[in-house]
Amino acid sequence: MDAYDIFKKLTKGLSFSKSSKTPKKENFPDIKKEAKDNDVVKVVKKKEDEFITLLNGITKDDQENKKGKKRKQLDENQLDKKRRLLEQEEINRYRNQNSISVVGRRIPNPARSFDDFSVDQSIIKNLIKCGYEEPTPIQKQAVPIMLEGRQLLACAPTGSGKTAAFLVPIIQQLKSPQNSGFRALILCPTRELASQTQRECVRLSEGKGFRIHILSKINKALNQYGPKSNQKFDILITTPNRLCFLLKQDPPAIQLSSIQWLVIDEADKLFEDGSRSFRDQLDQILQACDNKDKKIAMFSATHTPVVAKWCVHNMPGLVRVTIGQRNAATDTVDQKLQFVGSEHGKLIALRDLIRQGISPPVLIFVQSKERAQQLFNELIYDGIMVDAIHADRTQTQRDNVVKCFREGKIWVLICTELMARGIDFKGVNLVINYDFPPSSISYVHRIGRAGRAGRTGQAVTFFTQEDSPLLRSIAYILKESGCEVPEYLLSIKTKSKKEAKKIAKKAPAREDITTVPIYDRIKGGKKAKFREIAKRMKEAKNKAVHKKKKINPKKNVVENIHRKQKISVKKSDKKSKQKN
Ligand SMILES: Nc1ncnc2c1ncn2[C@@H]1O[C@H](COP(=O)(O)OP(=O)(O)OP(=O)(O)O)[C@@H](O)[C@H]1O
Repeated sequence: MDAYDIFKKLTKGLSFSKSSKTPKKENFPDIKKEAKDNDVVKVVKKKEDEFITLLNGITKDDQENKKGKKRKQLDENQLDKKRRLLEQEEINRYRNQNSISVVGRRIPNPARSFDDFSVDQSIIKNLIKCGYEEPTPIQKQAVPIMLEGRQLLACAPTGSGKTAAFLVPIIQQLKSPQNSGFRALILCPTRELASQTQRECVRLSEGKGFRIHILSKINKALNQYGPKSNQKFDILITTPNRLCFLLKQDPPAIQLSSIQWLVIDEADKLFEDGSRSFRDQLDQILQACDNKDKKIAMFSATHTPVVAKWCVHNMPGLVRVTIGQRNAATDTVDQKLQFVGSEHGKLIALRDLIRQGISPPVLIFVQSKERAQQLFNELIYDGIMVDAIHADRTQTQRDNVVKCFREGKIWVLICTELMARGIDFKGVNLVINYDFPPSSISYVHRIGRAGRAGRTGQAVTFFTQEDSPLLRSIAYILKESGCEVPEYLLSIKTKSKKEAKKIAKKAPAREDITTVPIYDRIKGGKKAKFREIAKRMKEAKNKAVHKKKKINPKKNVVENIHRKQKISVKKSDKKSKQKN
């Protein structure tokens, strides 16, 4: 059937006016010849396999050809879809194998080796020179994401190589040195961590010639980075405090308008509430980084909802990456909780542990700088190569202690929360929590100083009755890491969030760490000493009575007076009964 026949069929029974001539067969074009592949065809199905072509006159044969092509294309599309699904499945499987979970749109695939990183060969050479054989899970996923210029919130266990995960893409993207001021800013909570990150940055960018600065001497910094300086800097690594000091000068003593990448390491620490909070400084820094195209990346081993909420609201196109379980302790550390009875029991337990044999280097965490000094004064006479690091020591002293510990000149380092985050001492075998950590997050970071980069380690945490409010949450961390925990620790009544926050903010009052008898510790003559001892005994007695009767000395004065009166009435009753 050709086009003329079709026309005849369609116009059957119709009469045409005079002006309109009945078309003749020869007037119809030879559509078999003229039909092109891409002609528009409207098809009406007549029988099972017979079609009538209405426009541009395409024959059934052509139609079948087209149908074949279409089917082929459909098949190809389906194959393509299947292929993509399989690829995605494979990527998901690979992510699962590496405990990588991701949230976000169009997330770049994880790299499988350093060669998969789209970075310069010189960077890969530097990674290999550092002794790294393959990327760690966080590096596999975070590097491709940052290389695509996506903003990132990353959470990965302690010692899992987060530093290189953010340094590699930054080094790649800055390409070469420029004289336009700092283009990347890395914020760390402590100066020790900033120096460590600077060292890693220097190692990984070897051959690039970047000017990597750390804010150390503030007076020097005031003149070095101002608007009149030559702006020959590339990467700045610092604590927020020092940077804000420069920003507060009039005019600001540092320019951050060229910043392309802002990395916040230990993000949850910098977002913490409280007197030592960095939140205000962070806001000030973010304001100074006024380049519209700047990207932000946040890294930490622990995750808090405050950070996540901030990221969702302030970082468009955000990708979230978590390695393993959130807020879990690294599984390479064998953890133990040890009941020591009393403050004095801690010292006995520590000496016992040392007597049984420990393999240095060892870190001991205490809750305050005073206690760090007290414990140091005790251990120094035990013939141990020991030192202490805390905020009361000068910067030079702190740098020296860290250097000596790294070089193996100090075997046991007593420290405060200052060293809990980020510090990477190679081969720390044992972490002792002499004082119970103020929160489960602090616990995860403290014990994470051991068992880094796939090595194994141990952590022992002493506890007394006073530490019971946080015991359960930490016992659960141990359980989840597969460590043995006595059942009774898991069944302790939980504290409310409010109470837990209160504990985290204010460490419990503890007896001094000392074996010196109280009499010898008090300065002054005999009388002064006895007076002081009597005072302390009275205080201790009062404390015991308050505990027994659950009297809160500050809360309700009137109620307390009534209770005290009741107690004294009972006492006088007893006395009179005894007399009778
Ligand atoms: N791909 C790798 N292969 C082997 N070791 C690595 C690799 N990447 C980093 N490391 C090493 O792992 C150790 C821990 O790295 P890093 O300090 O970056 O950990 P982190 O995840 O930042 O830990 P934290 O949460 O405690 O700050 C370092 O000694 C580092 O040199």
